[in-house]
Amino acid sequence: MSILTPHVYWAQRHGEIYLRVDLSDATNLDISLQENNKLQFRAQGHGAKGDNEYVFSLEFLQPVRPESTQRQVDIKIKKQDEGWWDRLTLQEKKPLFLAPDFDRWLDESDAEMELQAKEEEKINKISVESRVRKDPYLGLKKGYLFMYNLVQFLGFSWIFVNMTVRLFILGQDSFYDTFHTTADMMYFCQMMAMLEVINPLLGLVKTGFFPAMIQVAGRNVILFVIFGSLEEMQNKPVVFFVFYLWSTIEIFRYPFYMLACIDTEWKLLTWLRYSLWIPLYPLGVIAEAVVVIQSLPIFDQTRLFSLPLPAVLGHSLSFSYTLQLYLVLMFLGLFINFRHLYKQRSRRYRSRKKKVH
Ligand SMILES: CCCCCCCCCCCCC[C@@H](O)CC(=O)SCCNC(=O)CCNC(=O)[C@H](O)C(C)(C)COP(=O)(O)OP(=O)(O)OC[C@H]1O[C@@H](n2cnc3c(N)ncnc32)[C@H](O)[C@@H]1OP(=O)(O)O
Repeated sequence: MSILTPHVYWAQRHGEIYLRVDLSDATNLDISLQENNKLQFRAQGHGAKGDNEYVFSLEFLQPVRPESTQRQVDIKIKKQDEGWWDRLTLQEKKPLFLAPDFDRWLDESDAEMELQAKEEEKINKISVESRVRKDPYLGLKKGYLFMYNLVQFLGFSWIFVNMTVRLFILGQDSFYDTFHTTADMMYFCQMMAMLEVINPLLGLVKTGFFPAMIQVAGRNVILFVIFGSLEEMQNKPVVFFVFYLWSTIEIFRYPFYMLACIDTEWKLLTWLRYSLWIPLYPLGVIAEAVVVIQSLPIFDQTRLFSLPLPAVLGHSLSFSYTLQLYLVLMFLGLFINFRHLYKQRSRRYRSRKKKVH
């Protein structure tokens, strides 16, 4: 048996060298990495010249680590320092038996991209793992939010469809009994909506507490304090406009949240959720302001919720004064929430643009 040199194919990454020795049925493998960065290979096997003993040695261009691994005749050598080598060996002239391993070959930039992809995968894995580890109730929370949004969506859809159908059938006459046909459902949805103030406090959603509180408190004043307590207000056409504006946004907002709970997004729905408020919010505040203004003389006449005063100051202080102060607060609330919604919209579209590039 004569001693021959096998064909050796090589490729590199920033951290490793891959050597593939073209030998089958290799036995008596003796591979050693010496102090001087020299790899000695000796084995018996079937190569280009049939069954023989094959030997080669390579002195690497730069230092490699001693813990380099070898699996059969696929050898993986760890580079001591990460980096790209111009060639494999210290000697400039390539040994005749050595050739690039094109199955594994990557040029420097491709290898860098592979490295980055691996890093990103590692980071993603860690963040997913830590999220799962950090929040064992994530599924429960999402389930609760999904159900909450579904119930609200169904409630507001019922109101919206009911009002639309009645508008088509009865025309303007439908304005006058909106309250009697939809108030029960609106009460239910608005009572449920109190959870929207509690959810951010419990850390279930990223909503700011203050914008949610303004939203819920504002609607509560209109629905429970004015419509709920003054029968005279219940058959006014303004009820129609207030309920229609409220439900128009909600039939898009709640399904948007439902999809968010299952990590899904429909672009059109997202756009509607983050755009419809631009005309609807000011219109809603104007309609609510009309409600407040129309209720002032009724509160003055009925003295409902009026504040008893000592005899020297008069009989009592009408609730209409509180509502006049509330009118001012409403426009402050409009300003705060308009700004909040504008920020939410910009954040949503800014972060989506970043993801695309
Ligand atoms: C200083 C004065 C105090 C006195 C108070 C009294 C004054 C009151 C005056 C107020 C006037 C109110 C007028 C109003 O009633 C008129 C109308 O409503 S007209 C109709 C149009 N209206 C609207 O468009 C408003 C609709 N409402 C809202 O948008 C919200 O209620 C609001 C709190 C204003 C904003 O919502 P939010 O802050 O939650 O923004 P996002 O939707 O972007 O959500 C942020 C992230 O949280 C996730 N999230 C939120 N809720 C849920 C949920 N239920 N389920 C699942 N996930 C949820 C959402 O997905 C976002 O996550 P990410 O950032 O990851 O996308």
